[in-house]
Amino acid sequence: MSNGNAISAPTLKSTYKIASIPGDGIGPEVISAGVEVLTALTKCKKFEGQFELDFTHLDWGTDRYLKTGKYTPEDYLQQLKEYDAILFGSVGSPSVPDHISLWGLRLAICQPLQQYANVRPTRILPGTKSPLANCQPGDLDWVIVRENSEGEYAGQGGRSHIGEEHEVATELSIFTRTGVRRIAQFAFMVAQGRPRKMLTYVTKSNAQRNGMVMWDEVVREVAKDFPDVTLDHMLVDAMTVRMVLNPRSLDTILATNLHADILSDLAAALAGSIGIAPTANLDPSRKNPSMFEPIHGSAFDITGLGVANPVGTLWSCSEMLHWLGESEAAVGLMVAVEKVCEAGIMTKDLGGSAGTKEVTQAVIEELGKL
Ligand SMILES: NC(=O)c1ccc[n+]([C@@H]2O[C@H](COP(=O)([O-])OP(=O)(O)OC[C@H]3O[C@@H](n4cnc5c(N)ncnc54)[C@H](O)[C@@H]3O)[C@@H](O)[C@H]2O)c1
Ligand SMILES: O=C(O)C[C@@H](O)C(=O)O
Ligand SMILES: [K+]
Ligand SMILES: [Mn+2]
Repeated sequence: MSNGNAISAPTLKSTYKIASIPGDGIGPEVISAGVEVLTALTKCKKFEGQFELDFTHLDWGTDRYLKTGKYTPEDYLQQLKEYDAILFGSVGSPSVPDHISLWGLRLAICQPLQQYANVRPTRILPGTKSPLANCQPGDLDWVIVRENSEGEYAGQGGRSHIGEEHEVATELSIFTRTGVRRIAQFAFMVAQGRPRKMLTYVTKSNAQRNGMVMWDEVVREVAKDFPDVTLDHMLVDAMTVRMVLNPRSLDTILATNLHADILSDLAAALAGSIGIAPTANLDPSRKNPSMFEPIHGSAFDITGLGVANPVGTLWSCSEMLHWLGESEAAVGLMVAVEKVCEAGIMTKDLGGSAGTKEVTQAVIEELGKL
């Protein structure tokens, strides 16, 4: 079997068009940090003149929904296809049910743009601490690959007899051979590109005896094309235990849409905070733009306080530069972020006392020193 869904190579450009969708809650706070830092990067001594980033701000979010009844304009997919990448904040507001907001914006972008690979790296940044005793930077260095198009997020199901005693509600998980094979191939390629070449795939094929059993079979079939990758399997409940008790034993992790959603929040917390972790929503074929966002949501409890950790967004910006093919700049951005963490300039969630703006300014200063 060939790798029919190989990852396409990037095309370098002098100017990349980026759609910025800050969205709701702390989204605008962290996305303005991201745009500021990326703009500073293109103007800093080390990277000046290499490439430009041309940002277009799109006001798609709950305010727009409350005014117009829609999170996006009618032609939003056509609009997005004009860009090289999308930088996203978060969607969700106390004034709209979460399933309306999530399906109205994030899923309305990821699913039709075929961003089937959700990639979530996590590691302990220098100067920060894991809540796990004796877990140092280097002991937890993972990439979670989340299936991003189907499974528990297929959107199939319904409710009948609403409000009646005999009301029935269904939520149908859909797993396709094509969907599992392409994400498995992607995950093996990610694992192959990392020094340890280890892949752990996660299912629940003891209790869920159809879709999850097909997952196990397809992953093992795909494994035959990647003999250099060491593969192992975990049931999702036991995986949470292994992540906590033996983080060093893991490297690249593949799981279904919902399982990986949960495991990746756990991973972020084990690495120190949900505020640091990035997400890349990739269309590996590059037929559509990919979307980059922090792993976290709108964080209503801290919105407007100026304390949101911008690191998850800055790391996502670095992942975006990698995807665009600007790897030197991507690495430079993470070097600057890590220097700032090492210097103890951190937000409260990481145990520091700096605000969003101070961290952002400190990263910009570090970029100037590269
Ligand atoms: N991709 C997305 O757009 C996305 C992701 C997750 C949740 N959501 C939505 O966000 C809303 C809130 O969801 P939730 O409360 O479950 O998750 P959340 O990630 O918004 O917040 C969980 C906790 O983490 C903290 N936190 C999150 N980001 C932080 C940061 N950058 N710095 C410091 N602390 C941070 C919050 O203050 C909160 O205490 C809901 O509407 C949900 O649907 C959207
Ligand atoms: O489950 C989702 O897709 C929403 C949010 O939790 C995320 O991880 O982006
Ligand atoms: K987000
Ligand atoms: Mn999530």
